[in-house]
Amino acid sequence: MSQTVLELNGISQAYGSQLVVDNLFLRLEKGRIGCLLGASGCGKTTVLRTISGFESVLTGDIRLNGRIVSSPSLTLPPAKRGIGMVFQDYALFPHLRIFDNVAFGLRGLSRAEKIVRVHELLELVGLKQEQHKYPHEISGGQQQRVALARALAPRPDLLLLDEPFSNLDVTLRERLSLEVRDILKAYGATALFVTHNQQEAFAVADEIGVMSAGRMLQWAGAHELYHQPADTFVARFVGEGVLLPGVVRARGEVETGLGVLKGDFKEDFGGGAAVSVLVRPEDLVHDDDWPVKAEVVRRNFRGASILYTLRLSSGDLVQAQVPSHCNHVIGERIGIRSDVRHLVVFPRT
Ligand SMILES: Nc1ncnc2c1ncn2[C@@H]1O[C@H](COP(=O)(O)OP(=O)(O)OP(=O)(O)O)[C@@H](O)[C@H]1O
Repeated sequence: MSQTVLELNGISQAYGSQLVVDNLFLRLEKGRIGCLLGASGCGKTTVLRTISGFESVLTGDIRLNGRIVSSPSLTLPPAKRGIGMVFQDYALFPHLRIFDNVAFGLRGLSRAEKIVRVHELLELVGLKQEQHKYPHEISGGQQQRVALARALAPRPDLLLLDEPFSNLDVTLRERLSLEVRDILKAYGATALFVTHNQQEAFAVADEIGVMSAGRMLQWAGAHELYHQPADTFVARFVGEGVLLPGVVRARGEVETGLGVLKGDFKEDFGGGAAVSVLVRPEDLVHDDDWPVKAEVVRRNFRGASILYTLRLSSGDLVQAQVPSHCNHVIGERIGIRSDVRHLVVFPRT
């Protein structure tokens, strides 16, 4: 049976009169990796600081393994929470060797036990060979893996990671984020990390919470967030594509600039209702035999594919992801066919 490690029940937090976390709920099961995803300033770090006990809550409570650690009348000190932290700047001790950095938080163990534990962790993050080096003698990616090993060493119930990859270059970021996921899974850790980078969230997390202005808009797996966004903010924030204006013709049918799109959608809009339909770039297929033509207004070459921004004859813009051997110039008219598998429809405001 699954066991809930972390629960946030309607927590709020403010700096002065500015509410930065607003009635936030979240539940993370043992062994799962969660992620808070949102633009800068939406309150992600404040939520982490509140979970770790550096901030208190104004409303609601935080439970770790069922025990209340924060409520308006209680803030258990950080050291008593059994939480490990990894920061974006690694925060390694520059004057300690890698071995001693990892051993730092291990209390109550004999020297022999410490050696076994540190070696186990360094093995896990693939850095046993580097144990005698100092932090400045290893790369940024390696330093972040040491920070991870150090945080895991005392066997925390929960690991919190604050923008753990943001100091690394793009290629390393991508590789390390996958490596970190493998390490956390191999260890069976329960972890919550924050990022503003959705590719990172997709690569690492089992569940992602999209935040805006201190609120949690949706908490779901990457597939669900992408294909069934809860509202237009999440639809725009996660992934690419457009919200195409349309009018409901009948149940499951919407008239748009791409023609009539058909498919089930949850909401029961009446005929004639003005709606927005989410159209992702992969929902459109380049097909010059198709009668619907659109004008190329922008192109973004991505190597394997080109993301075209196209103007329909209705004047609406859509985006299409097309294999990059289909090379078209701005101003050209190309055929596009919609291959929308399921309709995501919102009331148009
Ligand atoms: N110590 C503080 N005192 C006053 N206001 C603060 C403090 N820390 C953060 N804030 C404000 O609270 C809001 C949320 O900040 P927070 O750092 O939690 O956001 P974030 O989503 O983590 O942003 P980033 O991705 O830029 O780190 C912001 O408007 C920020 O300016």
